[in-house]
Amino acid sequence: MRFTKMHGIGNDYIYINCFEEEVKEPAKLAPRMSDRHFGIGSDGIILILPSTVADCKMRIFNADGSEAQMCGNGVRCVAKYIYDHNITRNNPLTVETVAGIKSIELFTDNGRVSGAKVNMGKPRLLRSEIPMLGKEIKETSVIDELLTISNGISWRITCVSMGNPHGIIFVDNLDLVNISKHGIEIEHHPVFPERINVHFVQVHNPKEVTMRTWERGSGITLACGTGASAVCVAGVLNKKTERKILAHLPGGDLKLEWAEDGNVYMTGPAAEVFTGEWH
Ligand SMILES: N[C@H](CCC[C@H](N)C(=O)O)C(=O)O
Repeated sequence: MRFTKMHGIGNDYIYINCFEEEVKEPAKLAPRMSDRHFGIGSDGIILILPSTVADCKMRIFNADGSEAQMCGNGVRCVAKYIYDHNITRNNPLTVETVAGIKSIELFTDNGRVSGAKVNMGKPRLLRSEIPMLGKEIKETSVIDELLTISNGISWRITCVSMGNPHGIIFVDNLDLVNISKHGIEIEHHPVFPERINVHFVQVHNPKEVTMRTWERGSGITLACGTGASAVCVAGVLNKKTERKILAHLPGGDLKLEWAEDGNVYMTGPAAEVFTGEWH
């Protein structure tokens, strides 16, 4: 089976063109392909499929085989793939995802896509939409709430769904956070019935942040597009940042805007690295 290796600022996935290939059990295939020693190595796999309502359909499976609703860095690469490989020449184009149809504006360089601006849709803020358990009298959002881990450590967390769940924690100094230790504890906290992606954020000024991510189902990644979108929303909700920010992630930068129309727009690069044959 042929595959294409792509990344969005270092958040790397294996892309399979299911206009030409058939993948029977992606949840089992993802961990095998994603293994960085016994497989190809990636943060997961992404299937590119025909769609009756958009230019294509995307399904994303994390490195542990769990399927996610959406992938920001991934959808920029899907857009690049279907444009560069002539599945469509629309610009903007649309990608059907579990989190809804996304509209994507392409930036090209000598006729090939170098980056994209994605309408990530509207954030969901209600506790039940994250989803997050917890007693509450009425449906409320989760802003700057105390989350206590079983070992007694507690964090102030803001939760935002971009179709997939995100927990955002603002810290004064990212260098002091042990993300491997705390990320997994928060990901698997019983209050999150579908687990959660975890982002630690240092705010430099109202227009600029640095973030580090522990992803649900993949662990530490170099970037998270849905996560950066959620960070943009959380910054506004906590009155720490403006609606338009620059986010520095370990793998590179993303521009985010929670626009007045209620949608979050994410702008960033997309790269194709190599193609191969999986036996
Ligand atoms: N681990 C995520 C899916 C990948 C999202 C991320 N890689 C992005 O760029 O948005 C989840 O389980 O919700």
